[in-house]
Amino acid sequence: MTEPLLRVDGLAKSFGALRATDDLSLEVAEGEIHALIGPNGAGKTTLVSQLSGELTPNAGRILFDGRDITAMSAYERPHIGLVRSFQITSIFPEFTTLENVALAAQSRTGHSFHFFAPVARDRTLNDIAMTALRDVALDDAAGRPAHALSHGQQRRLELAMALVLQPRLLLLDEPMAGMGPDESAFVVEVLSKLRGDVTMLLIEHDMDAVFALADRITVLVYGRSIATGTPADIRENPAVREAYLGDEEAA
Ligand SMILES: Nc1ncnc2c1ncn2[C@@H]1O[C@H](COP(=O)(O)OP(=O)(O)OP(=O)(O)O)[C@@H](O)[C@H]1O
Repeated sequence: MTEPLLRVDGLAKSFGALRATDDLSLEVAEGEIHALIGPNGAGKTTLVSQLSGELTPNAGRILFDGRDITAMSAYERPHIGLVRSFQITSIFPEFTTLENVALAAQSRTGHSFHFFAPVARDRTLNDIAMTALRDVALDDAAGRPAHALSHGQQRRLELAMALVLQPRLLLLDEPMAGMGPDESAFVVEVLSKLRGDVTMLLIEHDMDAVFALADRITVLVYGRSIATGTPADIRENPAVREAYLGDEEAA
């Protein structure tokens, strides 16, 4: 059997008496879109923060491509291909869309970070940045300042900024949050086109998006995984329906 790209083994994280991650094990195979769903407070973001290295687990292991990275710093993880997207604060509002992506690409290629003007003139960086902008269908807005983009466009810009880091596993924390149905459907389309090229772990409350995108779904409740399976398996799973989906449908 091939080793999964990500293996989480017996992970635990408590905040005081609260077990936000409770003996959690999970595998993400190379190439798949794996969604993480569960009620509010189930521990989805807490898990992703441990994967990105922003939180340190109390117990358990995180293996990435077979390597134990549990103790690796958050700074190092993007360099091995573990990238978290959607940190809106990382955008420079006065810079153009293209410059923002080129700066993100610069951090990967190790170019010097002295002045911004040369970034815009650097063909390699620009080419890399334009490719990513095309991937998120934002190439038309390349020359516009980031602050002039709509909320949905800014979220796609962040996705482009994550893509230029050439993630092997992209951690997506609610990429559709705050979007209307049209923009949300558009992001589903953008992410679908990346399927196979980028492995994704996706947290999302928009169930239409989850069921359209996910190859497999893991359901968290009180920090524990209660089920993992294909969308069809999850839809039919009685424990899941009771804990989560049933509530949604009733709402
Ligand atoms: N830094 C923290 N300190 C104390 N408690 C925390 C902290 N971060 C999260 N929690 C608690 O841990 C539990 C899991 O939170 P988390 O944000 O991971 O859930 P979630 O599944 O992402 O929720 P949502 O769907 O609402 O975003 C919650 O009860 C939350 O209040």
